[in-house]
Amino acid sequence: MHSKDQICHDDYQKTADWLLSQTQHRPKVAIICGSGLGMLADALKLQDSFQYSDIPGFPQSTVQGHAGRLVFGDLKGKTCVCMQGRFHMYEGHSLCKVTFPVRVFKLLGVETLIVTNAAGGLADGYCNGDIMIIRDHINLPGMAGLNPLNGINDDKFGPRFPPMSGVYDKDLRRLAKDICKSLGFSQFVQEGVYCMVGGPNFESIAEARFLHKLGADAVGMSTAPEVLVASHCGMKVFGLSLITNKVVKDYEDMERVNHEGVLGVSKMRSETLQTLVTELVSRLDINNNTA
Ligand SMILES: O=P(O)(O)O[C@@H]1C[C@H](O)[C@@H](CO)O1
Ligand code: HPA
Repeated sequence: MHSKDQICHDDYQKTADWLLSQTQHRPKVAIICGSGLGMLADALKLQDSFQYSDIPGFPQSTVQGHAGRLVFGDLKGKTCVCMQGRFHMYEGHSLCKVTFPVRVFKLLGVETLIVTNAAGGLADGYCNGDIMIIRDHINLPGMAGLNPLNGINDDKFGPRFPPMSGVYDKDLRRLAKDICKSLGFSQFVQEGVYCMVGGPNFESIAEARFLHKLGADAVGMSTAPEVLVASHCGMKVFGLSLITNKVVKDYEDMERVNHEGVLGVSKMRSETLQTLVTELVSRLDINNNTA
């Protein structure tokens, strides 16, 4: 380690080498599962799975609905690695720890990152259970200086000043929309802007109104740092938000959001999300590597 917070190339490499020594799978696709969406990983065939606590250098998951397991396997002929549980800033992890797995994936040979999350709906037309294809994000902690790329830049991963325009791959978004149409999902699929906040509290009404005015369609507590680091090291990115609750923007509205409700809606739609991701992965233009 360089300092308390900075992680050096060797640290990522050690974890990647350990994983490569434990599994024959050589994934080109990584999937990060959001709150209550971990069953996506159950669709993988020929699984090799590892508890985060057994993986050298890996952080630990502390949130209900995040199992803390890294699963390698085959999804419709494409080798994938899937995080059943991610790390959030509000758990007390530094952003380098939050994004640690993404750089490990890069060293494993991953080329495409698929992120999913549970999010609150801000856009007026959004309903609970809608799936939002992420077009772009607003990284509020990042804009305020909380950025996983802070510190000495590791040029082996990417440039000091990476662009953030066009990060959510246009072709993958188009493909996802085509798939949704053919599966009959279009009536509950949206495309919009995800805004990351630090959490762990949900938004006040004034904050919700502010985020809505900023142009955010959905709000959550993850994803942007992972996407930032993936894009920095040259990965293609695709993201989905499951709208698990309406974010209250009206002082007369007595509705209160809670994590149990978020997990309930995630559970209700997790199979649909799994179908969409599986179909998308099966249509990715990649060839598998072998060990
Ligand atoms: O990991 P994600 O972003 O899906 O988790 C969301 C945000 C909070 O961690 C939690 C709130 O219920 O769900
Ligand atoms: N706000 C922030 N994060 C969330 C929400 C929300 O309403 N729902 C699920 N994650």
